[in-house]
Amino acid sequence: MLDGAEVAKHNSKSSCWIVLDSQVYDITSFLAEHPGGAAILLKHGGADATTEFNKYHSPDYVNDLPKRSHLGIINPATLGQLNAPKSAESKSSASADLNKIPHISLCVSATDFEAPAKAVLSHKAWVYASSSANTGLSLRKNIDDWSLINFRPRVLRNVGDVDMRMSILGHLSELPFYLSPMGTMGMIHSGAEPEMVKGAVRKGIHMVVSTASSKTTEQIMESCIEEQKWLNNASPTCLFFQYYIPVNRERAIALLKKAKAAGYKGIWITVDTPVLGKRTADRQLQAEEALSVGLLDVPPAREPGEENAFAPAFGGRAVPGQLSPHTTWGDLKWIREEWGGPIVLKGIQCAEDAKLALESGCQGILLSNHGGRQIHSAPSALMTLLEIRTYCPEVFGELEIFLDGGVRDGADVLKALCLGATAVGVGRPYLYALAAYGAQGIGRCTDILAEELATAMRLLGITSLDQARPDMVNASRLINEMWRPESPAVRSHL
Ligand code: HEM
Ligand SMILES: Cc1cc2nc3c(=O)[nH]c(=O)nc-3n(C[C@H](O)[C@H](O)[C@H](O)COP(=O)(O)O)c2cc1C
Repeated sequence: MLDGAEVAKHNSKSSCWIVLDSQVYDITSFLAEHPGGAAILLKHGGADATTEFNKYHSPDYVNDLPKRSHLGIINPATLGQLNAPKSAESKSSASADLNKIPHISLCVSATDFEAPAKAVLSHKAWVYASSSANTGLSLRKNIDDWSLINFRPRVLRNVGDVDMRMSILGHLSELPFYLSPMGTMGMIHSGAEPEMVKGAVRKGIHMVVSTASSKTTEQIMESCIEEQKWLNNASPTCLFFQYYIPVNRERAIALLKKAKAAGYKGIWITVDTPVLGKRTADRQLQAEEALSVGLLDVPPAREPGEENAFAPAFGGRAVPGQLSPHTTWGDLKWIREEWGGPIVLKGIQCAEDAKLALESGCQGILLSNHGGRQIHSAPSALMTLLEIRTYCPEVFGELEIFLDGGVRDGADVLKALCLGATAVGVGRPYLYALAAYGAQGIGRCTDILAEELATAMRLLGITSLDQARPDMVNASRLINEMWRPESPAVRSHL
């Protein structure tokens, strides 16, 4: 057993100890290895880092420290002798000044959650959530392209009752949209992913859970089962697992087995991240943090394309054991064999890859550019959808086609469905709603999108989603901008 006073002495680059869940660790040699940077660890030198750690990581991350790092247990009577974390950001939704945020009833559009979220989130969390790649072009395109499609409404139809239910990979959902996977919800709300799940279950919509979650795969599923029980199993919600393929094959297989054993209904393999996009705002913040603890000699980020140069959720530092840039279509074979259930490829961005996904035996594709966080000047998901309609329409009917990116209105969901999508993913609006209002925010955001969808259906002249058809929208402006093969010869290869 170690005394707090002894632990407190080790608070520098030359000797850095921290306390996590009453256990003391010597992390001196890990400082340079930590993908989140040395700065945050040094800020917690000689201190209890548990609260901060839980915001970012699931408890099993501790197992990645070398065994010899574990020094013993902290003497509980001496906890008061530990250092206070250096300028750790205390602002979180749990401690937020609730007077700063408007009453939830004042949020009437999905975009209304953004300002309250900014008010309650720490600067670091805000940057993490709102940032995008390079100069932000991909993110802007995601938002703007929805406005290039108009409806062609029909009138004088009986639209008294509308049915918005939709099946996703054979699982009924009350609505044709779901919660997109987003990592590290612990820094967004103290309830983290389980709080998000609670909101989803109450509304009967599905959720895709990120590999980079701050709770374990099992804890998140457990929270779903608990909430279901509380509602007498009346909610159709189920959880899917977003899969970042770890570089190490044993780890990769173990993760699939874990998700399967926990009861996830399908995997959504993220394929648009062979390396992390350039998250400009995160980079800026990392540099500021390093300077604030005197780390002027931070090593440069690894070169893109280098093995392990990938951080799933954050701003571009090397993460040992995460996705390899060497992953190929061939890897789908062993994944299919190990998983044995439905597979969706997340991050398809052109017609050729949609066709390959079909030929590779997948059940679905998600047209996505990662919320504008990966490649600079990406096509919006809508643009990719139009490309598929034009160049490989055979994919419709064979694969379930999902879209995400920039969906901020229930009517936009309907545009995608008219053009053949099965369902649509929503990311940041849910993140912001969670930050400011927890599970209640998730519920409110869902209600807002659902009401807008129902209204749009009625005004378009339909009462169920299977009546949504391509001729109900005018996509000519976007089609004008669509990629065209340079010659018919190229086209014949598509
Ligand atoms: C105990 C062993 C630890 C391990 C093995 C570890 C591992 C990692 C890994 C793999 C990442 C990359 C992103 C991800 O996979 O989520 C990361 C990022 C991060 N970690 Fe840790 N970590 C540890 C301890 C801590 C502690 C104690 C804190 C806070 C006090 C912390 C704060 C962070 C932050 C803030 C990031 C994101 C960094 C950024 O992009 O700015 N970690 N860590
Ligand atoms: C803060 C944040 C974290 C994300 N984390 C992940 C992740 O862990 N895995 C993943 O496949 N996609 C991740 N994404 C991408 C989302 O799943 C989704 O593609 C995107 O957010 C949709 O765009 P929208 O935010 O405009 O709705 C993340 C997006 C954000 C904003």
